[in-house]
Amino acid sequence: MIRLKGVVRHYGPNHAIGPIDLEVGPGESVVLIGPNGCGKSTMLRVAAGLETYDSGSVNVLGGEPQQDSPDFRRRVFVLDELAFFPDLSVREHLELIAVGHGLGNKAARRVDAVLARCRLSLHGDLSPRQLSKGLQQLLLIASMLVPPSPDLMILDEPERHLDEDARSWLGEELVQKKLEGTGLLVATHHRPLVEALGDRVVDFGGGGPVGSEGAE
Ligand SMILES: Nc1ncnc2c1ncn2[C@@H]1O[C@H](COP(=O)(O)OP(=O)(O)OP(=O)(O)O)[C@@H](O)[C@H]1O
Repeated sequence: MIRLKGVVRHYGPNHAIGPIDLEVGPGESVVLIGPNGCGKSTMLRVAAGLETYDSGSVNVLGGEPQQDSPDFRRRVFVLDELAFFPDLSVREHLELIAVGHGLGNKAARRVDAVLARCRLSLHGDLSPRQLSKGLQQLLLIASMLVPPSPDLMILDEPERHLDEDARSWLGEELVQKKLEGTGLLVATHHRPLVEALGDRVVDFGGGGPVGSEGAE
């Protein structure tokens, strides 16, 4: 699903990542760990097609990642920063996603179920900007859970701002996605999530994995 070979990214004169080789298959997870600034987010953004790279090759679902392709965006869920429409409520955002993924008249029921699972039922009528940071993160996770399972999920610190209960629930949700065949590429600082997910753990500490997938 994802195959990176010899990928290198610089910002101006500064080396950010690589060279990196990495593969994620269906139902597999690869977890990126390492200290702040070691290149995890850059790696994810390159794999998602949100960032260019200087050398090497990036193949996602059979070709270069294509953020301008609706089909690619439907098949590859990318969890990054929250972006929202100021005039739409939490519920309306999720309904938009549900309808966009073809759920039609099942959209409202699906959104209700996900709001409940993400502990957002009492916040459905608020604007996302009125949510706490943790609840905003739960809205991002809700937007991941509303559509049918994608082929691939690329998640940058999905545990960010969540309390312990929500983190542990998130781990269970992600394991479930794997069981449904979704490939996961995840950067995290949360050790229990590494343990819950870690088919393969790539440690970016010390400059990142050079030409390998790092330690198991
Ligand atoms: N847009 C940018 N312009 C210049 N340098 C950048 C840019 N984005 C990231 N960098 C640099 O690239 C390096 C890797 O950053 P990156 O955000 O990938 O790290 P990270 O491992 O995700 O860190 P964290 O754990 O803090 O999220 C850092 O030195 C960072 O300052």
